[in-house]
Amino acid sequence: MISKEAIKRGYNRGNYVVGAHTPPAYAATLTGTGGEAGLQRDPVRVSDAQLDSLRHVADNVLTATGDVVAWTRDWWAGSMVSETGGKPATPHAVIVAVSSVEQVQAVMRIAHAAAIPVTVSAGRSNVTGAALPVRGGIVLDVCQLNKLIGVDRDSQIVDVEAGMFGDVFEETIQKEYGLTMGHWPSSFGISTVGGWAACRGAGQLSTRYGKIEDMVFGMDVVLADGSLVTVGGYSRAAVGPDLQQLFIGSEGTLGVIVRLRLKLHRLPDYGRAIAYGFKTFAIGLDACREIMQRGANPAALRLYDELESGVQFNRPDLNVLLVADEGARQMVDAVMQISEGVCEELGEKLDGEAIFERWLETRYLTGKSAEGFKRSPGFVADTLEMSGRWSDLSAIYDEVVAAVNAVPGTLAGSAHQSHAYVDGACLYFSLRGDVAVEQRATWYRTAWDAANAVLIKYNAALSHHHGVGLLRAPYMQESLGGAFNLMLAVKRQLDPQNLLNPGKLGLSDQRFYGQEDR
Ligand SMILES: Cc1cc2nc3c(=O)[nH]c(=O)nc-3n(C[C@H](O)[C@H](O)[C@H](O)COP(=O)(O)OP(=O)(O)OC[C@H]3O[C@@H](n4cnc5c(N)ncnc54)[C@H](O)[C@@H]3O)c2cc1C
Repeated sequence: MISKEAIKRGYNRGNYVVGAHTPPAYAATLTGTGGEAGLQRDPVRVSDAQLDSLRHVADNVLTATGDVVAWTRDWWAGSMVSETGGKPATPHAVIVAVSSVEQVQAVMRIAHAAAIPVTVSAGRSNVTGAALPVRGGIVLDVCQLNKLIGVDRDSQIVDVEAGMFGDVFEETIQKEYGLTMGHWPSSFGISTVGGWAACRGAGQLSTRYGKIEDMVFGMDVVLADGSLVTVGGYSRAAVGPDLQQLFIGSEGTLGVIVRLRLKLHRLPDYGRAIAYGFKTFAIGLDACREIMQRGANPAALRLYDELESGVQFNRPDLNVLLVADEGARQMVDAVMQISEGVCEELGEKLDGEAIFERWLETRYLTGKSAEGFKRSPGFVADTLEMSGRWSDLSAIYDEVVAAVNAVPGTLAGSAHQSHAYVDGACLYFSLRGDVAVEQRATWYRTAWDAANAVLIKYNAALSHHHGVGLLRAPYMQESLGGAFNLMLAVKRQLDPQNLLNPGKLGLSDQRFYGQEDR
């Protein structure tokens, strides 16, 4: 029912590009593509001879600066600050568009032979700078690698190419097969299935259907040398470590995901929702924990702090919790009964239908975190999603909001709890600042530094589902500690020339790991 509504109501009220990148709103106000690069260092140039080879194997190769600026634009606030400050983020690269697995392999072989960096690019809806070609070279656009190969109806597994956009994918499997994947990121219309896996994403109904790492059955991946490997492909296996998980969240640094086998569910007709209000965010968190630990797993369990409850539901006096579920009637009713039992003990019953309806209507509008704030040239808005243990979450909420609010220029920090587990949950913070235009980058980094210092103190995960990209790169080593060296070792083994998306996940952007040239 909730899954059906997503397709019925459409993404961002239909205001987006279907089947290709949708630019963020600020792009419409940009004039010209000149100016020095804001987020590139010593970009690697692709020679005329190499371009000829690429044209020979690819569908399309774009080299004009204007095209490269437009085709590398993403949804990261850091890119927005650079671009609206007169510096295009990454103007030096070539865009290579492909539509088959063989073409991906051919491009990788050319890149491998000539040591050209390759950054995979799909929906470019990432909010971390993950798909920016910071060392130039090739931007490998996989958006036309987008066929639905088929569905194994008995096993409820779909075989799909990586570049298919989420809205087209869900609409097809809902309408043609009566199934859903249940993966509903707030960006589902502007992101691809391969991008979901590459960024280790999570959708709004993850408590019922799982996160992307639970949904991938198997994958085909092209490695840095152009070879093709298949990983996964079993309901479960005890044949050594799960190599598929290596690529889920690798953000294009270990290989190009070209095809995915994804698990599906029967499309539910039945759904229910309830809503309660709590005097404090901490009490609301207790209610979420209790619901999960009593064994209920409602598809959506979302708790908004007072500021967000005011903006979203016109209840600035309360911390509003929405509990919504879909599926078999007996199962949903049992989940609702458990949830109601918990909430009656701790909070005040609200008009669940009205709150549910407001959420259904607004959940796929882009730029929601900035709602309710007056825009000015110095306004910056961003979101930070993390996860921590229940025992720490209330303190993390207080300390992150306080740390961000203490940064000069901050308008407000706020949060909602968006994904819950038996052991902990994701808090999704919104940060908004308004400073002098030339101070935006400083405010932005200072606010992120302040928030991340709290997360590292509590050994919380720096990101729950948006990933790392450039945004979180500076904090990765400190956050992962000794485990960071493991990641480094895997990267060096799989990609010894550092071709694949250099400079992301906190990994080096240097060519050949230390030598700038050979
Ligand atoms: C308004 C908005 C709401 C959002 N809400 C959510 C949300 O609810 N949940 C969530 O998880 N995310 C969310 N995001 C973040 C973003 O949509 C996801 O990270 C998404 O999975 C990125 O997919 P994409 O196709 O746009 O990838 P891109 O942005 O093009 O690429 C992202 C990264 O993945 C790599 N990559 C992409 N495709 C491949 C591939 N085939 N093989 C290897 N590497 C690849 C790129 O190199 C890059 O490093 C949101 C973003 C926006 C703008």
